[in-house]
Amino acid sequence: MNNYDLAIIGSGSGNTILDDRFADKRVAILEGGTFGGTCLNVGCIPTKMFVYAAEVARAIQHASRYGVDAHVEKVRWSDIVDRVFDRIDPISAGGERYRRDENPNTTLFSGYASFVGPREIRTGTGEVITADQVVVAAGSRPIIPDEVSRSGVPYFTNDDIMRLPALPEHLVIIGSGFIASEFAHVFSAFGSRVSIIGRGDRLLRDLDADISQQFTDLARGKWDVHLGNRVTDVSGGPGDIRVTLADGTVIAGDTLLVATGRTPNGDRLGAASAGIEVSADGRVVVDEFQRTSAEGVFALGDVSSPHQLKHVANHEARVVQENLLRDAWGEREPLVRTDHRFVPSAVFTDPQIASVGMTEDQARAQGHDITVKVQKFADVAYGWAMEDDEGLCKLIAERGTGRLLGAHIIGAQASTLIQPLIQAMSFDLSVRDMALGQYWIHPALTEVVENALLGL
Ligand SMILES: Cc1cc2nc3c(=O)[nH]c(=O)nc-3n(C[C@H](O)[C@H](O)[C@H](O)COP(=O)(O)OP(=O)(O)OC[C@H]3O[C@@H](n4cnc5c(N)ncnc54)[C@H](O)[C@@H]3O)c2cc1C
Ligand SMILES: NC(=O)c1ccc[n+]([C@@H]2O[C@H](COP(=O)([O-])OP(=O)(O)OC[C@H]3O[C@@H](n4cnc5c(N)ncnc54)[C@H](O)[C@@H]3O)[C@@H](O)[C@H]2O)c1
Repeated sequence: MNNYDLAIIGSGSGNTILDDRFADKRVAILEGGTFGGTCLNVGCIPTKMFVYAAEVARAIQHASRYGVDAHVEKVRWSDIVDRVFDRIDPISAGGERYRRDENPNTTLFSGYASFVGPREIRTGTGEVITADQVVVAAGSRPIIPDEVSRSGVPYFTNDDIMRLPALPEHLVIIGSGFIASEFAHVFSAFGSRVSIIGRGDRLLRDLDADISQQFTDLARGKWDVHLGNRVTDVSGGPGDIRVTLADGTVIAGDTLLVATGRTPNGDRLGAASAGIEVSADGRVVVDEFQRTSAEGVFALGDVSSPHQLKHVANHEARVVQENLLRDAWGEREPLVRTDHRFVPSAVFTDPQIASVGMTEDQARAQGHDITVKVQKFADVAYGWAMEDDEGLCKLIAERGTGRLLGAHIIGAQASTLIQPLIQAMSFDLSVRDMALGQYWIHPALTEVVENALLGL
């Protein structure tokens, strides 16, 4: 049986571990799907390339407000798809070629791996290997509700919706979270009619209530939104989909997108045979050093993390990278710890949304004595110039300490505007120091953050 110094299951964030310090190690990389993982192939990167094109279309659709008459003559869907994947597919293929043919210390096994014993892995390509250390970076997969899977009706997920042969006339989306909100924006900007179905009373309901309410109100003006309702039946066939809701509403469309969450792949790894604990929801259990319950085995990213986000997977990969090079199960040297204190996220929908820290409800539930400021984009010079009537910056701080507990922004460039607030929370900068201890460029949109801080 072939033994390796290190085996890495999953070529997404797992593939980033191997820097020069691993050059003298024999490494096995095991990848069952497309090389490069979710973010590159079917996640962050292609979706944002579609989002960028959608923003161009939206800017044109709203141009007349500013005295610039323009219209979208045609959306060349197949050219949009080609622009995205003609750039992405070669990156995946090049990464795979490098690991397979050009990197002498790595062996790539292109199959779905599973453990058959402690650090003993069936490669899915007809071999069993052992490794001194193992990294499980096997990601997550879409959850498909029973009503959809048992219907036999064709549906799409993020895995294939971006390669549709033609733009849908009417896209029906089940789910109301990140993926639903981003694709609703993309397809509606390109001219598809969009229906979106959620169980809760707001879209993106895990976000701060004011932000998700604002998003839901705006969405109702653009999309056909069905909330507080359950899917009871899915019927029809290719190009003719009918989704029936608990209240009897029937939504008919030509294309169905399922975006009802993603489940970690921990249930598909034969983890028990390797002594790796997996939680009831399929997550590989790790400690603050990314160690699993099995000696020599680390895990990172969607398969084990409470946050299914690429910047979190990257951070955890850096922690694993360091700890692989230390005596991780001995007591001889300190290990690097994962920092999940202030994990931000952004939804690249319309308008953009970004968040870090606690929502107002969470802060109150945890008993903090808080002060809250909601600042409209329209109240600062650049927002006024844009005639913005959508954007809000909501900050939550603790009285007494002046510490920021949460920041939530909906509006243009929210994912960029939030960064100084993430920095302040991460480095424990008080609201007062942050507001008054630096210049804020006038009349930049960042003044909405400055004014919100001053307001606190
Ligand atoms: C549509 C979409 C958009 C997203 N947009 C963003 C965004 O804008 N920003 C953001 O921060 N996050 C975003 N995410 C989340 C982000 O993509 C993930 O959090 C991140 O890619 C997880 O990385 P990972 O390395 O844990 O898993 P992955 O990148 O999924 O890698 C896991 C790999 O393991 C392989 N694998 C699984 N099981 C096995 C096995 N048994 N044997 C061998 N190989 C196996 C898989 O094929 C896969 O290639 C998005 C996700 C989706 C779905
Ligand atoms: N911009 C980003 O960072 C980004 C973009 C896309 C995805 N992601 C990551 O991927 C993860 C998965 O995305 P997602 O949108 O699938 O999950 P999500 O958890 O964001 O949203 C899933 C939604 O589907 C709803 N739902 C579940 N079952 C349902 C059912 N049977 N009928 C109707 N609604 C149902 C849930 O209530 C929830 O609102 C996200 O949590 C996020 O971490 C990140």
